[in-house]
Amino acid sequence: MPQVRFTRRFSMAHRLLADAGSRCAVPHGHNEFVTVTLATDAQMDFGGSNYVASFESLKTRWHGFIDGAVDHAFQVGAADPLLDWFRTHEPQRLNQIMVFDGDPTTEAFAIALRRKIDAILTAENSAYRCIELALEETPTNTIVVGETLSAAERGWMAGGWMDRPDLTINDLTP
Ligand SMILES: Nc1nc2c(c(=O)[nH]1)N=C([C@H](O)[C@H](O)COP(=O)(O)OP(=O)(O)OP(=O)(O)O)CN2
Repeated sequence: MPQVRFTRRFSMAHRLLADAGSRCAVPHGHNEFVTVTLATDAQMDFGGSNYVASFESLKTRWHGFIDGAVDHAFQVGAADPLLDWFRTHEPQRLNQIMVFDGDPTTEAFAIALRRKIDAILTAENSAYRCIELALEETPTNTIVVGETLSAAERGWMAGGWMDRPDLTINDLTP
């Protein structure tokens, strides 16, 4: 059965603090693209619909997450003092703050997105599974997550926002 591949574009901002001397310690933004490749063991309905699932049924919830939660989110590490700044001064914007344990690198973000689409496909009882997720941070930097996540990649922040099939992007309490 042919694989299906979808791409979505969004804007984001982040800053990386582990390397204090890096220019990436200042908040900055990127216009990024996320591409997911989906595979299935099911057979298409030859002579009928000629597909296993419509594009719409496969991508509506996923793209709803990208458009409704990822686009224009600010990504921070849980220890970043800017998180407390938002908590204190602009709590109404916390739903646009994506929080990571550690720096919000493109690698961390790609693993988080992969776990989110896995959660969505599982919740939908989809016949498809994600076999690759590519996250283009800039035209010259792309992170690719393959078919199988390691135990460490699944265990990091386990049970948190990235494992829920919803629009959440942090685990902050109101
Ligand atoms: N391993 C990682 N390293 C860096 C990340 C990351 O997510 N993972 N991110 C950054 C910054 O976001 C930075 O904005 C991108 O860095 P850079 O490669 O310097 O971007 P350029 O557009 O300037 O790339 P060139 O192709 O070299 O012009 C830094 N590091």
